[in-house]
Amino acid sequence: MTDTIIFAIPKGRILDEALPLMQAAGIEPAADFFNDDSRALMFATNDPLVSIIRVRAFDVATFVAHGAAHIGIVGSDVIDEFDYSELYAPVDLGIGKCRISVAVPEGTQDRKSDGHLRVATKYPALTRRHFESKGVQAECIKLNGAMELAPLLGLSGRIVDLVSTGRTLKENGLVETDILAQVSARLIVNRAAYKMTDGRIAEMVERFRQLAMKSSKGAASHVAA
Ligand SMILES: Nc1ncnc2c1ncn2[C@@H]1O[C@H](COP(=O)(O)OP(=O)(O)OP(=O)(O)O)[C@@H](O)[C@H]1O
Ligand SMILES: O=P(O)(O)OC[C@H]1O[C@H](OP(=O)(O)OP(=O)(O)O)[C@H](O)[C@@H]1O
Repeated sequence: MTDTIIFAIPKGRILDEALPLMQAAGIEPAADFFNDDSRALMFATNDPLVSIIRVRAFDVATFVAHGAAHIGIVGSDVIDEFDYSELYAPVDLGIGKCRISVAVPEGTQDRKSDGHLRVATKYPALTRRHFESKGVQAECIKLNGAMELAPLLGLSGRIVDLVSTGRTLKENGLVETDILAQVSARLIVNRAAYKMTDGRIAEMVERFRQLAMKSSKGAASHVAA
């Protein structure tokens, strides 16, 4: 039986929305988690049997898929890109909402392709799958950020990237031509760990499920009002 549950959370923009959810689920990081001067990467919590690791978004999925962490929070964009069979994503947390889209320079959206495209992206697997489903071969150039620069500087004709408000595309002269998927953050669990922790992970998942249900009902009543 696994004693300490390792909970992986991403460093980036999901963190601010994830922390209140974790606190509502009864997981409070120790004070050094909030100390910007600290170089620690693993943190205790109010529960002596739960520790937190703070890693890059893509690495949350890798740690959990390999069982090095047992549970985590990550965007569905990352889950879809890796497609790890060991990952179980039982709860849509309703945070980190955006979409993953194709974008091209303004004015080129009607240009026909000759069946071969060059695409700059952080998501090569998702991108290849998307274009293959349309019978188009996509040559992917992997970037880790600032994808919007690629068409501007002639690195690629198009990009596949996350879009939320659309401001980044607009300010870099790009327009969205296709949506690959809607994205939100999910609770992810390692399938083997789920069974090995004496029901403690299942219980944790249930707490997050209840919170997600409550907040989606809240959002629905807000819209209805
Ligand atoms: N504009 C956005 N609006 C809402 N959610 C977003 C947006 N951009 C990214 N996300 C979500 O947040 C996750 C982490 O994105 P973020 O931009 O913080 O990471 P990053 O800085 O690109 O990651 P890293 O530096 O670890 O490579 C994404 O995987 C996605 O699920
Ligand atoms: O539609 P918007 O609201 O403008 O959001 C989209 C931007 O947000 C993300 O980048 P992020 O700010 O995380 O920086 P990154 O390029 O370093 O990933 C994404 O990669 C886009 O660039």
